[in-house]
Order: sequence, then C-alpha cells, then structure tokens
Amino acid sequence: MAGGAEIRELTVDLGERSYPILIGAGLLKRTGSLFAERGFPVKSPVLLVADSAVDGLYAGTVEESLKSAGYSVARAVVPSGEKSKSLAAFEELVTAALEAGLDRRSTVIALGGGVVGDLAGFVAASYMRGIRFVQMPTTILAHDSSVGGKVAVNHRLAKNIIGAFHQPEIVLYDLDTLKSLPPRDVRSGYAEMIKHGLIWDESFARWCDENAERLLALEPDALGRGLYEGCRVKSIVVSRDEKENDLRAILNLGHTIGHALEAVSHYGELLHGEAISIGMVGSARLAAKFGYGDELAAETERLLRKFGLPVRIPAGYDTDAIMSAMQHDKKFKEGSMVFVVPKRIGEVEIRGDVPVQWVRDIVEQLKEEAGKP
Ligand SMILES: O=C(O)C(=O)C[C@@H](O)[C@H](O)[C@H](O)COP(=O)(O)O
Repeated sequence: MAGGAEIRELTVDLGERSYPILIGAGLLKRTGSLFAERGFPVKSPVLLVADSAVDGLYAGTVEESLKSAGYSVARAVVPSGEKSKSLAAFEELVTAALEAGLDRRSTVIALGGGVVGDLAGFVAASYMRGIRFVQMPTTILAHDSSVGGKVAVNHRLAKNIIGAFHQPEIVLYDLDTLKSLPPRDVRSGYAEMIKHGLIWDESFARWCDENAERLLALEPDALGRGLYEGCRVKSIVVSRDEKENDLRAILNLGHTIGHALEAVSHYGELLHGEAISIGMVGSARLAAKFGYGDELAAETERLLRKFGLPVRIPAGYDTDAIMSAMQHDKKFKEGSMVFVVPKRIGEVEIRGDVPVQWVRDIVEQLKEEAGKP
C-alpha cells in the first residue's frame, strides 16, 4: 500500500513562476509549515476546496495543519464527478470565497482529483483576476492535471472550453491519499501515466508494462516512481511550451476522440482515463493509416488492456454525435481536425491533415469491435 518515507521532488521550470512538485507519504500534515516556509501570508484566509469523496478523509488534516501554522481556513466541498466542472459550481465557489473574505493575497487549495483541480484552479485564476493556487492531488489521474496550470470548466457542448492557464505555487502529492481510490479510478489514472511514456519516453512506457501488477496493487515504490516519472515528462513539456503554442499539444494524445466521448456521454459514463484510453487506441490506428504500421496499434492496445483499461467504444454511442463533438474541441483548427499521432512507442507527431473520413471509419470500427474478444 502507499507509504514509505521517501519524498521525491521535481521542479516545473517556468522562470519566476517555477514551482515544486513534492511526491511522498505524510505531506498533508506538513501543509501549514510548507505554506509558512514559502511565505504565504498568514493574515489572508485560505479556501480549501475538497472533492466530496475525500473531504471527510483528508480535509481535516490539511485544515488542522494550516490552523496550527496560524492560517484561517474556509472549507468548500464539491460533489465527485466531471459534472462538477460547471459554471454553476464555479459560481458557488466564488460565493464561498467572497463569504470567507478571501483577498488578493489569499490561496485556494484543490484537494482531490482533476475535477476539483480544474474547477478550484479556475476559481483561483479568476477571483480578483488571479490569486495563489495549490494543488493537492488525491488520484493517480491527477498527476497529469495538477501539473501545468491548465484550469477550466466544461460547457454542455465541449470539455474544458471555459478556462485559463494559471500555474499552482506548489503541487503536494501525498501518496497516503491514494489508499482510498476505488479500483476503477486506479486503472483510469494509469491511462495518463501510460500516455506520458507513449509520447516521450519509451523506457518509461516499457517500465510501466513490466511493472503493471505492482502499479495496480499500489505498491509504494512502484507508485512513487511511476508518478514521479509521469510528472517529470509533464514538467519537461510544460517548461518548454507553457501555453501550448506547439510542443505541449503532444500531451493531448488520445484526447481528440477521448474528449468527444466524454461530451457525448454527458460527462457521466466514462471516466476521463477510460475515454483517453479508447482515444489512444484510435490515434494508434490513425498511425497505421499514416504508414507507421499495424504493430504500434496492437502494442498500444495490449499495454492498455494490461492495465484493465477499455479499448473500444461502448454500445450506444452515436458516431455523428462523436464526430460533431470533436469539431467543438480546441483541437479543431481552421476547419481541420488536429490529432496527436504516435510514430513509435515514445514518439508522436502533431498532424493537422487527418481526413475526417479516416476518423469516422476508426470510430465505427471501435464501436463494431466492442464486445468481440
Ligand atoms: O496539460 C496539457 O496540456 C494536456 O493536454 C493534458 C491533458 O491530459 C489534460 O486532460 C488537459 O486538461 C486537456 O487539455 P485541453 O486543452 O485539451 O482541454
């Protein structure tokens, strides 16, 4: 189970906005002293936003630690699930911030998975035109979303369409919080970890493959190393292209189809990592059409299956609706679909010349093959 004394540390290198990522057990208890060390003003209230799944488990520890360091803390709870990434939830949190008297030197903390991180981060980015923000991820999936400063809420028609870039001051990844993750969320989280290997680091992808059982069992050393390596890839990419002018788009492997599946299912049925897993299979099949061979698609699929991730589009998804959702995505530019296409394990390219018919054919295939062995 998660635990162990080692604290792994990385830096997201963004000049004067650089920040550390700390990964290890027991970090929540250190929140107050870490805030004080970094000079977070004691007189400005902190808003601690927690996912309802973890509020009762961990928010008390964070609050206590902050209070013993002299901070005043207001708490807000957000229902678990992607549906909370909404303008309505955003407004409720702004109300909570106003009622708690947050000022321009205050901090918003996101305690939970990607949903809380994106939502609370967007509140921090907008409240009084931007205040401090701290990420405390409690899921494996959030090793991706907690790093890099993309914060957003969803629109009915498209995911993450109302948002900003707002970097956290620090990412505190307490491995003890992963003990409470349901198995389906554990599996879903590994989709983003595998993605980091597939886009950037072949040896990390192979390591994930070889250590699948240890990772799925949340064996502490494997988990700590996997999260560290995933965050490392993310940090390198974000440090080189913070605002997604070019390179950062590679982090979107699997997200063109994945976001469309999430939008079509009204952000309810598929977990984010599950949708991205299916999307990565779709991208690997596109790679075959671009001449990179069928092997890559088979290899990608085998690896995702090994982690118990879905690789087909479930029954009931309408192809026209999926295709239409893709056209509302940020990756649809100047009338063309933009896809991250793998060239080999560990290397991808960004292609703006993907024929719509190829994508439609792959979506159809992934639907037809559902239920087949
Ligand atoms: O950080 C990024 O950049 C990513 O693309 C990481 C993605 O895994 C993540 O889901 C991101 O929020 C999607 O970004 P979007 O710009 O396509 O909404």
